[in-house]
Amino acid sequence: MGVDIMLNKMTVRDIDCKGKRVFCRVDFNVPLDKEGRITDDTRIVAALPTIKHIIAQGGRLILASHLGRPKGTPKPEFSLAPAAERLGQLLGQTIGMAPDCVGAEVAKLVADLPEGEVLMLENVRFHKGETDNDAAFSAQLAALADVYVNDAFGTAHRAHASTEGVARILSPAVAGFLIEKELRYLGQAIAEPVRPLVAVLGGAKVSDKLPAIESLLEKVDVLIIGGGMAYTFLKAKGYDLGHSLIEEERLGMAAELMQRAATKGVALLLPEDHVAASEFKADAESRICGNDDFPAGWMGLDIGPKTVARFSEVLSKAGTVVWNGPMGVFEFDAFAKGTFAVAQVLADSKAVSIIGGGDSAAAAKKSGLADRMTHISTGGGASLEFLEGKELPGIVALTDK
Ligand SMILES: Nc1ncnc2c1ncn2[C@@H]1O[C@H](COP(=O)(O)OP(=O)(O)O)[C@@H](O)[C@H]1O
Ligand SMILES: O=C(OP(=O)(O)O)[C@H](O)COP(=O)(O)O
Repeated sequence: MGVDIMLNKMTVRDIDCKGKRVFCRVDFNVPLDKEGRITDDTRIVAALPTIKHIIAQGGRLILASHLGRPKGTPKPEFSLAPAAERLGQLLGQTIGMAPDCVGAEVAKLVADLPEGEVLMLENVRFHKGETDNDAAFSAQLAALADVYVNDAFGTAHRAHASTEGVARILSPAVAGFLIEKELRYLGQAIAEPVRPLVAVLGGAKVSDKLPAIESLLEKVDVLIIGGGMAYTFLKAKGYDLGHSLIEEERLGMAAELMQRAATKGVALLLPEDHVAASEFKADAESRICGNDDFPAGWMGLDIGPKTVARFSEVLSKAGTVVWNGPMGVFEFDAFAKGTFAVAQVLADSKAVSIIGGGDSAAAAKKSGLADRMTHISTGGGASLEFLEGKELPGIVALTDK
């Protein structure tokens, strides 16, 4: 899928929202701390242009999102109430918070929703039908509204009920401004990238993002793997990395990918050293170690100084860098150095820098260098799949012009 697809899709500019019930899927999957406070509101801020546009037109705005992976049952820690509250602060108006996303009580709240007002539905993933893209659940969501707007770029790679199913029922189904902007930036960056093109992968969604590597190897000159993603590769090379994040069932795939990179002549860089910790805690005992002397039972929570130096050297020579997934558990200050070091090299270089992912965006912001990047995408998996050339179901399902 290329950026051209957007030329054929209707956008929020093409519809009149006045008096209409507008179902707008956003990605408010924001990071929260243990007390349930939002630690980074980038994704909420990014949806504001579309939200403000619908409100200004006098639309009756129904916002839907997921948060985390509650696996089909209501869990209070995954409530969207904090996101609704933050949105209210940003807009300077009260946002209604529904107790659920479907059902009679929600239908009543929608029926009573005045023009220019906003109702936030509760987490769509509190229902299994969401991730199953269940037809009956999609129909229940669709029954709430007249038109559909998708501005959830971060979730556009998921064919779920609120991203794909509803778009197949409500007409028109249009794209919001964020989706439009993301595709424009990402499309430009990869159409004819300034080379060398370097991809940096990290983070924790290993099995989700590992398959992307196969097609990335067709496009990039260098692939750097750090963060939680690296340990499955290092284990596949035979190293013992204690209790680090390792996806045992993906070891074969990791080995194959390393083989493929070698055959294609793509340099694949893995960490040479680590900041290992005795446990997964902000103030855990920690130690720098190599791949060969990893302390038994410990876990790697950041890349070490030698790795930072090696990655920095390669990155400083890049023409374009696509970065997805932090280099360590940057939420803990003791394990944030690797991630911040990579952000610093990108900030200091002339390379086109594209950062993707909710946590990666949060890390870039925390580093204080976010405004020195070319583009920070609100989607990690979504931007990767787009860069791979895959179709994003949440966009494909929208109405053609
Ligand atoms: N070595 C590691 N071990 C465990 N978790 C890690 C490690 N490195 C990074 N992470 C975690 O990865 C998470 C982000 O992963 P992911 O969701 O894939 O990124 P993004 O949201 O940017 O797409 C962060 O919460 C971070 O703490
Ligand atoms: O945070 C997200 O993706 P990302 O971590 O790849 O950026 C999106 O909200 C999608 O969430 P999901 O990967 O649980 O479907």
